[in-house]
Amino acid sequence: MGKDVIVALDFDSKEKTLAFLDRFTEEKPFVKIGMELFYAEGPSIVREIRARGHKIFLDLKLHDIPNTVKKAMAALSALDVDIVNLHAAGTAAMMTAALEGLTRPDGTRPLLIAVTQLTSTDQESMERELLIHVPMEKVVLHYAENAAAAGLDGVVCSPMEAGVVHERCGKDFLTVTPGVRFADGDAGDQKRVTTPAKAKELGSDYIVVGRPITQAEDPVAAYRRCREEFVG
Ligand SMILES: O=c1ccn([C@@H]2O[C@H](COP(=O)(O)O)[C@@H](O)[C@H]2O)c(=O)[nH]1
Repeated sequence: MGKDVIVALDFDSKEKTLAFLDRFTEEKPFVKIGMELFYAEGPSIVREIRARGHKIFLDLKLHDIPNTVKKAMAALSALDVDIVNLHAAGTAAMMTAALEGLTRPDGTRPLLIAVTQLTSTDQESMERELLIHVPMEKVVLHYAENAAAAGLDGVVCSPMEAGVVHERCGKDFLTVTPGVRFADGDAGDQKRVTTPAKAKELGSDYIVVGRPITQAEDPVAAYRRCREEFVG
């Protein structure tokens, strides 16, 4: 897998999602299916988008006791997706169980990555609401190291932490980074934000971009602008 832009398909119906994808006549974007679309449409939307030839990151962020996550991952392993994820805060035991559940009888599995600290969190909210009084970068690195030790393939973090995660966990340990906005864009609920160009400079492997593309007047042009800045 090389550097790429992953488009977050945060829509509430199959119709809106497919109408959005139909606008892309020349390229086949790597897409992310998150809770909104998956809960609205169920696994069939994953199959339908896969059948159209898209790579898929299934972003369901599992977080529960190890046995429950193992069983849920076993169900997800039946879907033909490229990446699935969970919260690193669920502990090493949960991540290990998730890997076991996700691995198919023939030994294959999608890549499994762990969310460190949501990009909608900053130092202030992490300390005030989560009572974590450690610098953000240190928290992200700690979660990344736990994920690497458990055998996961990478993490979700902000582009701001991508460089140090690679330094600590290796260049092949994936950094999948939401929290991306164009220089003239509105951050909205995102707190740890960079531009696509800055994410490239900081070493992100993948940027995840939703609203700057899905809500743009011309989504295809916005996608191309993102790719141009991030991939070149
Ligand atoms: O830490 C995280 C983890 C996941 N996300 C998801 O990425 C997209 C970002 O969408 P934007 O519209 O570009 O803000 C969204 O689906 C989130 O659920 C994240 O933002 N941060």
